[in-house]
Parts: sequence; C-alpha cells; structure tokens
Amino acid sequence: MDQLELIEQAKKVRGKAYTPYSNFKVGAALLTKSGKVFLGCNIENAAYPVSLCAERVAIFKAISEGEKEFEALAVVADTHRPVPPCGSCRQVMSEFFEKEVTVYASNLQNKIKTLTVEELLPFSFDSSDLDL
Ligand SMILES: O=c1ccn([C@H]2C[C@H](O)[C@@H](CO)O2)c(=O)[nH]1
Ligand SMILES: [Zn+2]
Repeated sequence: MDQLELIEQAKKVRGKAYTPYSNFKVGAALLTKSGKVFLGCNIENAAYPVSLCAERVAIFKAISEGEKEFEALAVVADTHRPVPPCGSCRQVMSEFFEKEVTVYASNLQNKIKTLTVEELLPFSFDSSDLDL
C-alpha cells in the first residue's frame, strides 16, 4: 500500500461525508502496520460541536476494532493547500500514534504534505504529564 493508494482511498470515502452545514467534505484513510485500512469521513450535526472530523472517525473505528499499531494516515479535502488536520485531531493522533507515524495531508490534485505526528504536534500533552 503506497502513499497514493492510501490517498485514493481517502478521496473515495470523502464522497460519504455528511456535511449539510459546512459543505466541506473530508476523507481519511488509516493504514495499520498489519496492512488493514480504516476509512473515515466527517460527520456533522445540527448541534455543530457534536460533529466529528474524518481523521477521528477513522482512528476511532480502528481503535474500537482493537488495532494498536499504525503506519500512516492520509487526509484529503478540496483545498488549495494540503488540508491541515485540526488541533483536536492532532491531539487524538498523539494519543494513539507513535511519533514517527506518517500523515499524508493532500488536496484533490494530490498536492501532498508529508508530516510525522511529532511535527504536527510537538511538545504534546500526554499521559506521562499526569504522573505526580
Ligand atoms: O482536517 C479536517 C478539517 C476539517 N474537518 C471537518 C470538520 C467539519 O465537518 C468541516 C469544516 O470544518 O470539516 C475534518 O474532518 N478534517
Ligand atoms: Zn479534526
């Protein structure tokens, strides 16, 4: 599974996004180390903050199926630049991804920005900060 194949899968699931409020559709494809792919699209709600981003849908689907080891996440939207994941999704990535997991942020024209989780969210709050 290469970078472009993962991005293609994110583009395809983007078509399922439920976005009557923003009309901004996002697709995400999460590749596990064992080669499985979990897909997500953003799902909005009339109570706006209840909406969930594509990235978190994909991550939570994988976690709820018992997946623990991840290779890469592709995120696609119809943007000029590669679509940047929001801060909440970066925090969730930092909880479940090793620092070297690759994030491919892309737009529909395959303008791709490749980042690690550490680059997306340096100095992130994590469970070790809860230790007294
Ligand atoms: O990386 C992103 C950025 C935004 N959104 C969603 C949230 C909301 O449904 C819409 C507009 O913010 O796009 C995502 O799913 N992922
Ligand atoms: Zn987000």
